[in-house]
Amino acid sequence: MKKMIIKGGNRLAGEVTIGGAKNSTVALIPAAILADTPVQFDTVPDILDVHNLMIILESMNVKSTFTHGVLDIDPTQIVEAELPSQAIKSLRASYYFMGALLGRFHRAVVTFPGGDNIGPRPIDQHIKAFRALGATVTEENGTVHMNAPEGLHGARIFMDMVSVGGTINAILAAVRAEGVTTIENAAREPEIVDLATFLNNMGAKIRGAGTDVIRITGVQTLQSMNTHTIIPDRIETGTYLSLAAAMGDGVMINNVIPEHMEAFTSKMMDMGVDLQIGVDRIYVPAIGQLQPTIVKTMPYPGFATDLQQPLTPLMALANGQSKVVDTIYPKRVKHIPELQKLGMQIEAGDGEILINHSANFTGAEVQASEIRAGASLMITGLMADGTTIIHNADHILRGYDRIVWKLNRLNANVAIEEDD
Ligand SMILES: CC(=O)N[C@H]1[C@@H](OP(=O)(O)OP(=O)(O)OC[C@H]2O[C@@H](n3ccc(=O)[nH]c3=O)[C@H](O)[C@@H]2O)O[C@H](CO)[C@@H](O)[C@@H]1O
Ligand SMILES: C=C(OP(=O)(O)O)C(=O)O
Repeated sequence: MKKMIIKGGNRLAGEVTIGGAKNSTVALIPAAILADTPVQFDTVPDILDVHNLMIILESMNVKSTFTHGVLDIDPTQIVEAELPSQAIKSLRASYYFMGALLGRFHRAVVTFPGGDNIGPRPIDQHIKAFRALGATVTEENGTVHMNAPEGLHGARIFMDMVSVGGTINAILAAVRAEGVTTIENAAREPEIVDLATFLNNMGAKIRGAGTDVIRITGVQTLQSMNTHTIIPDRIETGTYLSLAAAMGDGVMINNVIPEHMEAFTSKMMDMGVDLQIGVDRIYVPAIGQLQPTIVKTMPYPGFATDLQQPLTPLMALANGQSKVVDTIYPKRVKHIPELQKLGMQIEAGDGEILINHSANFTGAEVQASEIRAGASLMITGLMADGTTIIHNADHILRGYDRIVWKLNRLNANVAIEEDD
């Protein structure tokens, strides 16, 4: 495990460029094994999840190389193999190999995924989709066995709740299945549209991605003709928007799709941050007095659960009490005791998080229990006097592209070291 060391208090200024979306990338890489040709992705974030997915690909004899943000994957010599359980458990999205392997080989054996420690994360909707498409699915000692000896066939799948992972896994399994699949009550996240764009450019027939009804007509082959450029990361963008407002004297955030940020940027503007939103970048000026606000997390286009913690340090600067209600992950509260150690007036109430005005933060030793808890600690550490040490910083590195380099270019003083 690694630790992040932050010498806080520096005012931030300059420019930062957002990388490709983690939650697109971690679906696109498993999707690549559905192709009958090599594939290439551009603006790939340099994050631990990508390196662990490359280890999983390697175990199936799928060669990949990653240089300067370009990831080449050659799935043409793929073989069925036991997947490395350590890499599978290191990230949530390894569950996409269930749908992708089912789509490719009509069978798969995958251990339960890891990912962030944010409360229960069942995958019953994924399994419901695989069964609807004709697979038998059994679970034994944390390993899922899937089998469709006659191949997969199109089906109508109604998702009981809006699930990003369930929707993506259903697409991956259905894209080469025989016949037409309809996914109803589908998730509408931009990362799902990105995946559909990649697959459609290879010959898939996916219609309606970005709405709550997705129709897929199965095709026999997928062949890549061009490089797929991954959409910018909405959550990385929100994290930099928050830290730029909290500690910045003028920060330009480049490579942004502002339409993906509306729930977040409108909340910041309500608080009193005078964001200047361009076509593909957002300027964050130095702030004045901030108003408190209320955040309720929702599926897209609502306020993302992954952004409630990154906004918390900014809420603590507001002139009054702010409130967070996380309807997606009500138990996503592990950041609270750690932020208290840094001096934040924050507490868990009845199904809600209350954040009161906090005048001063002081550096301390804290633990990042998950990626976005880590992001809120990182921002607060940048605001604090003295040194903050964030243990378990690997959680942050799972999803923040070249974070030390990007922060230090903004005049922060941040380092990553091996932890004892
Ligand atoms: C790799 C990736 O893209 N991760 C994102 C994805 O996670 P993930 O895809 O795991 O999250 P889901 O959208 O599936 O989860 C949404 C809600 O549905 C519940 N649920 C989900 C599936 C299921 O079969 N049964 C069930 O009950 C979950 O417990 C949760 O309460 O979306 C989350 C919600 O926006 C984000 O926080 C994660 O960053
Ligand atoms: C919860 C998250 O990620 P994952 O689903 O990969 O654990 C996140 O990115 O905030």
